[in-house]
Amino acid sequence: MEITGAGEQQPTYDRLKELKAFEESKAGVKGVVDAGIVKNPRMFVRPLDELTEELDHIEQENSNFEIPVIDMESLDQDDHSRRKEIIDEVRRASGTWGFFRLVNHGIPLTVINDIIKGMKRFHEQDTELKKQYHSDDHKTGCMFYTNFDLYVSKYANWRDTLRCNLLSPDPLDPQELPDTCRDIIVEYWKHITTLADTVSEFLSEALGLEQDHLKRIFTDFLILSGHYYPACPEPELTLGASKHSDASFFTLLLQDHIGGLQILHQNQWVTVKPIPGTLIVNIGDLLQLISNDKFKSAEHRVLANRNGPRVSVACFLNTKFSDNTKIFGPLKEILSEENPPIYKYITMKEYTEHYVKKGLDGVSALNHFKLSSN
Ligand SMILES: O=C(O)CCC(=O)C(=O)O
Ligand SMILES: [Fe+2]
Repeated sequence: MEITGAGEQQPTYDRLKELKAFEESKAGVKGVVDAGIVKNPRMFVRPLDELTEELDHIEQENSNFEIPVIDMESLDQDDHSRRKEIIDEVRRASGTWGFFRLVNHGIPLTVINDIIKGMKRFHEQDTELKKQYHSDDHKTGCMFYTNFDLYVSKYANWRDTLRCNLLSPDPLDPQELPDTCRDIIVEYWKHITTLADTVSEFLSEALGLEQDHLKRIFTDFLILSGHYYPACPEPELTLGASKHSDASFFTLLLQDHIGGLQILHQNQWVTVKPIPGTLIVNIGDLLQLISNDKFKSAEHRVLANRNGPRVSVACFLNTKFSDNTKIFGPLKEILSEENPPIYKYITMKEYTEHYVKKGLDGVSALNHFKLSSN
C-alpha cells in the first residue's frame, strides 16, 4: 500500500488513490500504524483553516467545566422525591449540556471492563481474520470499517470501528458476532437494554411526557460501535473523530482510561474526563428535533493521542434508518403558541440520507431540517 507522509513535498497528491489503497488494505488505521509510520499519512491531515480555527475554541487552562453527574444509587420507584430530583437533573443537563455522566447505573464493573477488553481483542487480532468483517455495507449485522464518510470528508479520522447492528431488522444472531468478543457483546447488550429503558423513561418524564413515550418511538434499533483509536505519531494534525452530533435519539457511551472526548460547550472544547465505571449519556439529533430544541444534541469530537490505543463503546438508540413510513417532528405535546415548531416533519430515511451524504463536516445535520421561518 502506498501512503504518503504528511510533511513530504509531493508535486502531485492523488488523494483518491491514497484513499483507495487504504480501503483496499482492509486493515484500517491500525494497519497503517502497524506498518511503522512515523508521520501521519496525508489523507488524515486536517486542513490548515480547520487547524487555525481551533485556536478560537481552546479549553481554558483554568476551566472548571464538568458535565453534570447523575447518581442513580438511591433510585427506587417508591422514592418519589429522589426520582423527581433525578428527572429535574436530567432535564437541566439535557437542555444545557446535552451530556451527562451516570454513576451507580447498575452495570457491573467487570462487564464494563470486559467489553472494553473484548473490543480491544477484536481490533488487535490477526489482521487476516479481522479482514473477514471488513465491509462498507451498513446493513450488515456486524462490520469492521474506518470512517463511513471516507470519500466525502476533508480528512480521514484516526479510528477504526466494529459496528454491530443489534436489533434491525431482527435481533442479531450472536453467531454473526466475532468470536473474539461474542459473549461479552451479548452480555453488555443485555445490560445496556435495561439501562437504556431507564434512561428513556427519565428523558420522557423530563419532557413532561408519559414514562414510556420515548420508548415507544425507538425500540427497534440499537447499534453498538466498538471504536479503536490507535496511538498516533502526530496527534495535533488529525482527530480521532471530527466534530459531530449523533444520529440517534440518545447514545450511551463508555470510554476507557485514555481520554480524548471533548464537547463544544459555550464555544470552548471541554474535556469529558475518563472516570472508570461511569457511563456517558448524550442527546442525539432526533431527540433535539422531536423535543423542539428543549434538549440539545451537543457537538463533540475525539482527539487523537500518542498514548493509545484508546477504546470506546457507543450504543446508539434509534429507529430503523431505512424506515420511510414513520414521520418525526416536534411532538405536539411540547408545542404551544409560545413554542411553535422549529423543525419540519421528516422520515428517518430522509434524515439518515442527509447525515451520510454530508459526512462529519462539523455542520449539524439538523440545520437542513429547520423550518425556514426560524
Ligand atoms: O469515542 C468516543 O468517546 C466518542 C465516540 C462518538 O462520538 C460516536 O461514536 O459518535
Ligand atoms: Fe458521537
